[in-house]
Amino acid sequence: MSTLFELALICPQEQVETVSDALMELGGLSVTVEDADADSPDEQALFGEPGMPAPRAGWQRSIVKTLFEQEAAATETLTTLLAQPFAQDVHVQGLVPVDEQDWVRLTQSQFAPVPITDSFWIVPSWHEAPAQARTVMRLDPGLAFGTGTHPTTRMCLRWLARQGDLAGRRVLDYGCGSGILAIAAGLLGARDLTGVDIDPAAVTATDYNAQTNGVVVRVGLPELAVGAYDMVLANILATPLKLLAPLLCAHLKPGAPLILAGLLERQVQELQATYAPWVELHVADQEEGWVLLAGVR
Ligand SMILES: C[S@@+](CC[C@H](N)C(=O)[O-])C[C@H]1O[C@@H](n2cnc3c(N)ncnc32)[C@H](O)[C@@H]1O
Repeated sequence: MSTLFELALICPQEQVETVSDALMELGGLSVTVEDADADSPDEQALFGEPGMPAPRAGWQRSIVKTLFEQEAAATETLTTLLAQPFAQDVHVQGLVPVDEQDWVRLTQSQFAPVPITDSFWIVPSWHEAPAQARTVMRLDPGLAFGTGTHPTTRMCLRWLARQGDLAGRRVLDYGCGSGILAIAAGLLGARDLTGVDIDPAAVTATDYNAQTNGVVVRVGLPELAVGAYDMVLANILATPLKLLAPLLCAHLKPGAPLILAGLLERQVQELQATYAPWVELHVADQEEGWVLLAGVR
């Protein structure tokens, strides 16, 4: 088992991004940022919309932790970093050896199986599937959004699970991220699946995740979506969803459901009004301030 070295620095919010970038450029293997005031009266929450970065790069005072292969590399990096003008208010918290395996285990332990229903679970590859799971999606955290832990994704998955057998359905997942919604539709019986995204990393991730789950998804950039579908799911954000309204509705067969997620309670009326010429959207689910809208063409 090899040993890594973890350098922990206390850093003010304004410098977190610059310091993190510098640490990676100077040879760090990975950088994580934690709240230096976590579990204290000074703790502050950071919230970002799905698929978007948090509004700030760090907390009021952050602990920036960087892993190095060698202790000498860590001390050399530290000396160079502290000599930079932007690092004036950066303080060293510690430099400690960590077992590589412990570190991997710690990271993995943060991603446990996620229940969508009693029998439908999202399970990371390093976990056994729970005994009650009848439908299991194998999915590891990666570069693209969608591991089943965000309320918007969970609500879409629950909605899919409520539809029963999707055999014979042609499904479009618009803004597919990790491909989680298209793959779920496939595991629930649909056989003609298309996933599209503007982010090439999402296209790669969807392709990989679909293969891992033995599901065939046609995946690519948005122009890959052609014709009419029996079901269209789009978990994006309110603003792109408004712009996409005519396009998404044009992909619906008569009588086909449209499922929209990624919007907050206060955005519901605006979205309903935008889609009104094509689809009467109703609130199908809500979780932690996020709303799922559904309607039939
Ligand atoms: C919140 S993630 C949803 C991922 C996944 N479908 C889920 O439910 O977890 C939104 C995805 O939409 C993609 N996206 C954003 N704007 C888009 C657009 N105009 N057209 C297609 N995809 C878009 C983003 O790149 C991102 O992967």
